[in-house]
Amino acid sequence: MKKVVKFGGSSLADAQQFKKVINIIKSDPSRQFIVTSAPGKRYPGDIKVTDLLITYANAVITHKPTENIIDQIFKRYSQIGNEFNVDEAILLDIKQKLLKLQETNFPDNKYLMAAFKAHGERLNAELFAACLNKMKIAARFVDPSEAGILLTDDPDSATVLEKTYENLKKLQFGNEKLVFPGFFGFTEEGLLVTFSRGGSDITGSILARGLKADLYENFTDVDVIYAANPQVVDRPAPIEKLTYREMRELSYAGFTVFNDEAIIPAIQGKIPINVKNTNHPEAKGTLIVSEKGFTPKHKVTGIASSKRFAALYLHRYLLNKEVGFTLKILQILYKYGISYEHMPSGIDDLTIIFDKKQLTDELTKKVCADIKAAVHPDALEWIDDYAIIMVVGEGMRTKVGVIENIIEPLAKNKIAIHMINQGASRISIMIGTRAADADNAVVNIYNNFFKSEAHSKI
Ligand SMILES: Nc1ncnc2c1ncn2[C@@H]1O[C@H](COP(=O)(O)OP(=O)(O)O)[C@@H](O)[C@H]1O
Ligand SMILES: N[C@@H](CC(=O)OP(=O)(O)O)C(=O)O
Repeated sequence: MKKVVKFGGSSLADAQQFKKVINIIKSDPSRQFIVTSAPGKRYPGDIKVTDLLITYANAVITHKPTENIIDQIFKRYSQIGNEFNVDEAILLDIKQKLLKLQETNFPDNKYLMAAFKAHGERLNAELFAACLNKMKIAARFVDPSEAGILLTDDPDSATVLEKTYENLKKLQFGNEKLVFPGFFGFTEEGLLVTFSRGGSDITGSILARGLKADLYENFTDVDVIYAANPQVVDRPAPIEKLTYREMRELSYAGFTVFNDEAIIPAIQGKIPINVKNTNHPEAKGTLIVSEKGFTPKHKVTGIASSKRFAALYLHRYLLNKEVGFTLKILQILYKYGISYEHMPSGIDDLTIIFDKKQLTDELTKKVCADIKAAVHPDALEWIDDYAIIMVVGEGMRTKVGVIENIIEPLAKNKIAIHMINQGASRISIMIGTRAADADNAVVNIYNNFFKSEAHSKI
């Protein structure tokens, strides 16, 4: 049995969490390949080290003082290191690396930002390997360059190149634990780039495929994946098993517990994923697999929502007759390097939904002005507070009436629906609402499907 185990920021936030993680590793010898995130929040309101590093990078870019922020970051590591009595040289090295960052030249600020952010995981992986050694567990840090993790040249949203899997086959190791930093890799030209935020999950999945693991264990701070975000719905039902397809749709639409892109290498390598709790490792967690092996009890498996979207609504009579209308719009998006998420359309109407991450106010204005000039719409509206709700379940394939169960509670609660997309994926229904209505919509849809269920604890 060979396992890749990833520990998220909440699992490695301080020395106490490090100890729990070490016990988890000690309790199962097949947990040989370890992926670490940067130290996360220790308590609500705390700041993740990745965010501290972003502050540090911005201070360097804007020529502001950096001493305080470096101290704040270093303290996060030194507090852990001191608790484990790691050699002074290890902590000195961490301090040196943090200081050196501001003196390093980068091709531009995007690569600078990537390198700063990546230090969160790099330094944590080095420190974690040192702590394992201190506990007499043979372990070593493995840099993504040694593992051959090759990524596309997108400094803050890279994707993996196939060559990575060939490289991973050649990785040399013995019986020692290998500690890989999550979240980053290198381009073929040797530039450091990161995945999008939450991307350490992706590193774990890539390693699980490349190293042909039997299981990818993803340790976080919840016992299971729930049928709705527990920050939105009170004590939602636990999910014992999810299919890859369900998880991909749910994490895309707001189940941040597992990164949506991280599913893909696991699917390709047919690696089951087990999401588990570092604070309660004896709980079975949630298993993500290709087939559930049983008929789902519910019509839906989960309901997710995300407020990270914006939408452009266009109206023009006889849109359906006009050749090249969408082409002109897509050319404008291409010119500005913007991708769109969804494009539902009617006979005279078109809505284009965007992920706001890639937009600025200035860019939005330019895009709207160019589209107005190119296609002369009768109406153009920019909706900046757009949310997508995704109701997902393999059980939908065989059951009728799901759409009624979604629309009815929304209508009853006077929640306006801006868009419905059913059919593109046979296991999900996508609803567009205003961001302010999203949480309320999830609670009402959830209650309609699950309210009669007893909330068993796994
Ligand atoms: N459906 C869901 N089930 C469980 N947790 C969820 C769900 N949707 C969102 N979450 C949130 O995801 C969090 C865990 O993800 P994250 O903070 O990225 O953890 P980590 O620090 O391990 O990377 C949980 O604490 C929970 O608030
Ligand atoms: N530390 C990075 C990458 C990551 O995956 O973190 P976490 O495992 O804490 O979600 C981030 O905050 O985005």
